[in-house]
Amino acid sequence: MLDVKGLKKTYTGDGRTVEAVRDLTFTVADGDLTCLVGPSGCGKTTLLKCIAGLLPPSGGTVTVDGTPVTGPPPGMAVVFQEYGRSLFPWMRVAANVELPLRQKGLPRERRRELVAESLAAVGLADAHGAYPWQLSGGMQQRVAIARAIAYEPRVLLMDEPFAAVDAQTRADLEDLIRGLWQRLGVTVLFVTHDIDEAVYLGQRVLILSASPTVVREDLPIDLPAERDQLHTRAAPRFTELRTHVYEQIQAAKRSIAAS
Ligand SMILES: Nc1ncnc2c1ncn2[C@@H]1O[C@H](COP(=O)(O)OP(=O)(O)OP(=O)(O)O)[C@@H](O)[C@H]1O
Repeated sequence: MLDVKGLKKTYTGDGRTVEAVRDLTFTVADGDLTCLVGPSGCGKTTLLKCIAGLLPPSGGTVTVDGTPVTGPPPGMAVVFQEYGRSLFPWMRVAANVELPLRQKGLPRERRRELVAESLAAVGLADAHGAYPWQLSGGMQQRVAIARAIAYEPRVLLMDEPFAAVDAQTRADLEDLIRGLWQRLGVTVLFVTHDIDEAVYLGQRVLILSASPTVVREDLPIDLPAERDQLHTRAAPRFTELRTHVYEQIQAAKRSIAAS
């Protein structure tokens, strides 16, 4: 579904050149949930922006469902970390969720159905008439997720979507994403700083090197498909996997310190 080949991104300007992504190659199969982790500043956001067609790569290609990405691909939705900036404060919740459906040209009745279904799926059926600023941070992030799933994307990119919410809400949102993914069969690429979150959520974790970035390891997560916050996180295999990812990231950081 998602094919990244030899992707490079170098930022230039103001007399400064930053080689953010050196050579990234990986694929994500249709319906997979893949998490991406790496040291801070290793180019995770740069990579997602290139996949989402929001930033032109300096080299290499991104293909979504066989079509090369040259601008935002039609079947893709993105959820960013900063929910406060991703919702329009002057629009009620339902209008925020409906906006991309209008741009997609869907008829009014279908738009209404999708808005109602997606708000119910994130547990916010009663919030359609509220303004985003009347909701808590976790609820606003749920609205952003509802907007993404209402669009019925084939690919969902998430860039540290839970970084700004409290630990309890974060655990609820993680379970929400796994539940939606299992139900909707959407392909998910999920970027996170949080090693435990990556192992808990993913079927697979891609560990990136420090910038200039390459894939350091492609790790299958062989935990059972049914996961829950208490038992999965207490399982010995979970601890082994998180320790392994942690060691890889520490090694990636040491390799920058040594270079
Ligand atoms: N617009 C830009 N112009 C110049 N350099 C940039 C720009 N955006 C990012 N960079 C540089 O590219 C590198 C990768 O940044 P990026 O934000 O993609 O990393 P990240 O892994 O998402 O970071 P973090 O984990 O801290 O969120 C960094 O060195 C950053 O300074």
